[in-house]
Amino acid sequence: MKKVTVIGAGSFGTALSIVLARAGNKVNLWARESEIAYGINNQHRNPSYISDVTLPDAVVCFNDLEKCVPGRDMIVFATPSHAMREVANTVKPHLTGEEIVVSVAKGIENDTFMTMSQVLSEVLEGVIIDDKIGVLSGPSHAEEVSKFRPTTVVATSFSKRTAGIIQETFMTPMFRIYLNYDIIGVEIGGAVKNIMAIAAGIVDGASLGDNAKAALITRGLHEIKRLGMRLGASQDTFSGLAGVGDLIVTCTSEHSRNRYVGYHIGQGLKLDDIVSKMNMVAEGIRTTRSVYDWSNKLNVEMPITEAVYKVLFEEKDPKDMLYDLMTRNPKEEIMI
Ligand SMILES: NC(=O)C1=CN([C@@H]2O[C@H](COP(=O)(O)OP(=O)(O)OC[C@H]3O[C@@H](n4cnc5c(N)ncnc54)[C@H](OP(=O)(O)O)[C@@H]3O)[C@@H](O)[C@H]2O)C=CC1
Ligand SMILES: O=C(CO)COP(=O)(O)O
Repeated sequence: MKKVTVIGAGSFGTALSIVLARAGNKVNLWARESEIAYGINNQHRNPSYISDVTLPDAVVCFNDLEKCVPGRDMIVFATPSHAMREVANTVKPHLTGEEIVVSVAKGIENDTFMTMSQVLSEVLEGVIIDDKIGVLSGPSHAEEVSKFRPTTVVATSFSKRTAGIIQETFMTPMFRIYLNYDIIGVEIGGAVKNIMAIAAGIVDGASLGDNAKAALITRGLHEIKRLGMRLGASQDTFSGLAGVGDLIVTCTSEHSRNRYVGYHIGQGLKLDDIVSKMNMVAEGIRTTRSVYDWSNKLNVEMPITEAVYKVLFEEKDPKDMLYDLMTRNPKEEIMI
């Protein structure tokens, strides 16, 4: 049994706190809103996220970091990637250096192009060594995880020991964890699939058909792999849960927020109008900006990312997106 604090009582932080409690750990959950802490502690429900789920007594929610971070074995960051730097900075003064720190966020920081473990490593330097940082990622929609639907993910870290401790701490019969030591590959897979899910949503929303969707997923995987391998990732990771596994679930699931954004764009709605009606984060929007800029800088060809970027940020008509992709120069299928 470990003492674990989950930072961020959104959909995934709430779902993971249920898993961690089910796995026998003592769980603190930090919410930035006091009403969420009140709802969880008094009604065993998160009033704002996955509110149809009952939380176990073993999850105690706080909105004061001082009360829930010191003296823990593991800190799990479940806030969105654009908030990771700010949140890690506020958590840092409460850490001793003994904790294992885990990111479950799927995104790439704008401007720095850092993955979340890299942001944690930079912000927590001097307190947490890199070997104590890890990542949990894979096909795992909060709505299903919280209801004990069978889910499999990977744990990764700079250190095999840390990855093993993460595996041990989260594992339950309905939440199975594999080890994978390719941290960059796991993080690129988790972040970039969100761009492909927006594209898949556009395909569905604009009724472009199942052939187009299959092509999109397949070529999307190729694109994720191309960026990942350029950054030193292992090709095999992209055939695994953090690669094709998460890509499939996010491009096809009714629960995916990124697919939802794409779907409504495909239906002709404007990005700002879609986002203003959502209470949850669709990481792929910001990640499209990061990856588009980054791929240009690295000279990595990412045509789907470029197409999504133009639809999201340059008001390109989504119906033209697939046409543009289809009419690119003829080429060989396998070119990394
Ligand atoms: N939902 C899912 O199925 C999965 C999500 N993930 C990843 O987990 C991460 C979190 O996603 P998810 O829980 O779904 O997101 P939600 O939108 O459901 O919740 C976001 C949470 O982060 C908090 N938050 C937002 N901005 C800040 C900030 N600046 N400072 C502090 N807290 C902040 C929100 O607080 P408040 O309520 O006060 O706004 C809320 O608790 C994302 O990177 C996502 O990609 C990974 C796997 C599955
Ligand atoms: O990463 C996820 C599932 O594995 C969640 O995807 P969405 O953010 O698109 O809902």
